[in-house]
Amino acid sequence: MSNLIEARDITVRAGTTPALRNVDFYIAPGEIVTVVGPNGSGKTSLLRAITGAADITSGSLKRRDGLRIGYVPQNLRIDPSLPMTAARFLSLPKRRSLTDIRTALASAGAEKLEKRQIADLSGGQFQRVVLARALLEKPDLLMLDEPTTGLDQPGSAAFYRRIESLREETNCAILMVSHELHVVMASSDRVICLNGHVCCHGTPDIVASAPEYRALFGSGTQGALALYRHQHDHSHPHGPDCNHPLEETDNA
Ligand SMILES: Nc1ncnc2c1ncn2[C@@H]1O[C@H](COP(=O)(O)OP(=O)(O)OP(=O)(O)O)[C@@H](O)[C@H]1O
Repeated sequence: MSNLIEARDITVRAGTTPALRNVDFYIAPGEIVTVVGPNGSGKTSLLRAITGAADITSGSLKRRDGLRIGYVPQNLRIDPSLPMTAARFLSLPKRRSLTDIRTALASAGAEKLEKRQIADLSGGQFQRVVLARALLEKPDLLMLDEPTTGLDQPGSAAFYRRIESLREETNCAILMVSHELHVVMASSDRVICLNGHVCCHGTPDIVASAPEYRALFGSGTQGALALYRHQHDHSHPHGPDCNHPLEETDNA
């Protein structure tokens, strides 16, 4: 199989109820795919289904043989009373060589943080260390769940630039959840909008210019707010339904 991940008609369970239904999804080597959608729409559940942490109750999800995944989870928190350097954090739970640790920290732009205490790092510095931890796996697929939450605008922009250069350097595919639509539109190859199912998908150009998308999410950065506010119930009295893919594509 040439794709890294191929999901066909999957239902994903979170707790006792389905968080996602009838999802077709793929990710090809080296592409940047962003998942958008309102709170509770199943974005994290999709990422967890891919790592195997969430139950898939119907349909099929295939991973390419030997696929290596690096995962930057949402809101990872470390007990601040725990003394731990960045290097030590990278060596848990699996012991790593200092060479590997340094290479990963350098790739994440965190080379100067090796000996710093985790509890003393700023939000942006900590995110780079968490990114370095994900890079230790030398991933074919790097997944990031709202990685810039809590970062200011320049910090967030710098983080996404780093992600783009990582893709260029290593050609790993990137799957990320983001609410920052201006970033999504600028740097993604494809965008997938979830709302308990695949609400719409396509290249950023197609999605951004689609009347369905504009009617739902607005245009420009205001769309990010609209995403949060959008209550999807499959009837859109003020706009078209977004229950259909925006492009007739090859979901293979
Ligand atoms: N452990 C759980 N037990 C029960 N329900 C859960 C659990 N985890 C998630 N859910 C529910 O599954 C649905 C999807 O959650 P998920 O975290 O995937 O959404 P999300 O799009 O990532 O949300 P957010 O933008 O708020 O991070 C939500 O309704 C959520 O309440």
